[in-house]
Amino acid sequence: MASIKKIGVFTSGGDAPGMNACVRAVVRTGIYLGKQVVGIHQGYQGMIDKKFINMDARSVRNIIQLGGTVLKTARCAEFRTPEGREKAYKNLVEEGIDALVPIGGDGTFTGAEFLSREFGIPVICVPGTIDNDLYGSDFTLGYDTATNTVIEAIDKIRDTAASHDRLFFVEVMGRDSGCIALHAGVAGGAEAILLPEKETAIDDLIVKLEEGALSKKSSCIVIIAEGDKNGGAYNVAKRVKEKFDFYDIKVTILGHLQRGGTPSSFDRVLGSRMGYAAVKALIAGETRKMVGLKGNMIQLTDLEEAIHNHSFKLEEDLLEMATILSI
Ligand SMILES: Nc1ncnc2c1ncn2[C@@H]1O[C@H](COP(=O)(O)OP(=O)(O)OP(=O)(O)O)[C@@H](O)[C@H]1O
Ligand SMILES: O=P(O)(O)OC[C@H]1O[C@](O)(CO)[C@@H](O)[C@@H]1O
Ligand SMILES: [Mg+2]
Repeated sequence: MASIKKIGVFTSGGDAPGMNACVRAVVRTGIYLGKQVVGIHQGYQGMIDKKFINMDARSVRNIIQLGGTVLKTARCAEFRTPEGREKAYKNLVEEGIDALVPIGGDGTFTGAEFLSREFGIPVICVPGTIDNDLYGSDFTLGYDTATNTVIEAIDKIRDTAASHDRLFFVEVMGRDSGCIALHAGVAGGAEAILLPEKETAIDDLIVKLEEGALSKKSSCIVIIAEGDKNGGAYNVAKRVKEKFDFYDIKVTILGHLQRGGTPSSFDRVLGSRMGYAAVKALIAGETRKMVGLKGNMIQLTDLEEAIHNHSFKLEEDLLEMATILSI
């Protein structure tokens, strides 16, 4: 493989706190190791629209503490087509970009895997998504911050729920992943947690809530991941209301506030470590891999496995523990 001269870095899919720390690390590590670094604005859309910006060490000053992504992000339908990817690749060649660090989730990785397989460009991906849904990393960038944001909201809801003796259904993000719901549920002392990965019968939920009411609980909070098969917090609340009227019932959808905000110190360090490791891996000749954190060590995982291996993540024992601790 010819030696790499110019690395392209971009963020794609949903933004996640810590992406900026990672961009900073990619830019500065690349420059330190004698490479040119180009920021691609708006992910794959920017690749197609030629939104390339030459970066220097100062281009990434004062961004480590910022939420969102200074490179901006996008969901790009055109890149899903072979024609779109060819256009993107031609633009990369024209720009002299000969290696990529994509920062994003499973969709971003799928696009990077296609691009690399079709055109041979080396890619080392960084898992940047609040969903924590990639195999090969105990944590994805942004997950820690997002979970803490959710906890802050749950604590506030608990105050008002307890004051009014109310039952709240709180919907959190996670189209296919229940990681945020499970961890926020445990940390927030939720009475029940509904996840996409595990079906919960509404009748069982009602039994659990009745037990809580009988044991004189003054409030109940049920955390529901948006991808739960019962169809979201409003649906669950409606169905519970039909059979259970002990508490006054309210619904809160936390929505996109979960994606924003100042990255936690954990996400800043993680973003820095992953960006640094991604550049070093590219220069060492690696490709089609994801940088991940396993047991506090940085390791590489094949992209295909990172995307498709779903035998992971949700700790069943946590769910069992949460049920016991919420009696
Ligand atoms: N199958 C695919 N083929 C080619 N490109 C894809 C594919 N899937 C996704 N992409 C590209 O990657 C972009 C980001 O993917 P997606 O919207 O699924 O977000 P993500 O990276 O999974 O992040 P998150 O789930 O955290 O929002 C898409 O908009 C598209 O441009
Ligand atoms: O509104 P958007 O940008 O499509 O994002 C929503 C999705 O992105 C994620 O937050 C991940 O970033 C999912 O959990 C959620 O379903
Ligand atoms: Mg995704």
